[in-house]
Amino acid sequence: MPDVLDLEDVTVVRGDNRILNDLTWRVDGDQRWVVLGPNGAGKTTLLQIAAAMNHPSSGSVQVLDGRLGEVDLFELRPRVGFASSAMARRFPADESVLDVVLTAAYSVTGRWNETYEDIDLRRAQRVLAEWRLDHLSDRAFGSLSDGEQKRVQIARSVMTDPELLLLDEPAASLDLGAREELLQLLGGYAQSPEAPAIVMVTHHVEEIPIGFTHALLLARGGVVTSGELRETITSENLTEVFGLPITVTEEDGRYTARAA
Ligand SMILES: Nc1ncnc2c1ncn2[C@@H]1O[C@H](COP(=O)(O)OP(=O)(O)OP(=O)(O)O)[C@@H](O)[C@H]1O
Repeated sequence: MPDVLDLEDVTVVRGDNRILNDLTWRVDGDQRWVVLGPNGAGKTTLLQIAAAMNHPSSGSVQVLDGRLGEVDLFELRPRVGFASSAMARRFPADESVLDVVLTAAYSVTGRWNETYEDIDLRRAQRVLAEWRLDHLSDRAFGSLSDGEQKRVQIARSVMTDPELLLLDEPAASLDLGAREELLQLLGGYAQSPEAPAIVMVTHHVEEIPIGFTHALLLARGGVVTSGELRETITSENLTEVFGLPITVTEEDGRYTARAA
């Protein structure tokens, strides 16, 4: 499988802040990555670079077949699915769930006077059904529960059949039931051979869905370690990343962690 993401010596400096520092990372088309690290480690910044929403201060970034700085961003961006709560705040609260998903076809976050094709509508209806949202398609986005809103964000991000899917903390703030429902859906999606490469940022190993294959552990803007999930999500590595003794356990592909 060819690379879908290739970052070499990427540094991001904002003001006096060196947010990412000489970061090198490759993602292949058949991999599903989790990016884990403490608050302020640079996870969101990394995801924004991968989404071509931000440029590095130095280093080279290849997203799909385009190098940032050379590629036409308006052609590249619809090929990359992206979901985050910051993006969800841009959806008008009174927009219908169907329209929130449909507008992904034009990479806009509010319906105006774009013309949608029948194929867009059918796709939106298909992804709403796949993410168990079809019964909510006429509801206003702002009236949904947190768990429902998170599923709409993901449905929207896969609406264009992206070749790379980037999810920033998709399970944050969910109750146990909503989290498990989302992880079940995400796990099913991640295990499907048709799914794109996925990169998911999270704070908690409990939120790693089954089917994810690799992990990148980030601290202070640098890679602490990265590789196959089982070899990377270990007590030793998480102890180093979070700076306190942590015990990790794994059962049937799901992880838990606590202070040792
Ligand atoms: N535009 C900016 N100017 C200055 N500093 C910034 C800017 N954007 C982010 N930062 C800083 O860079 C660091 C990394 O931010 P980022 O949001 O990428 O981290 P994160 O790992 O996603 O954090 P969290 O887990 O808390 O969401 C933080 O200390 C943040 O304050």
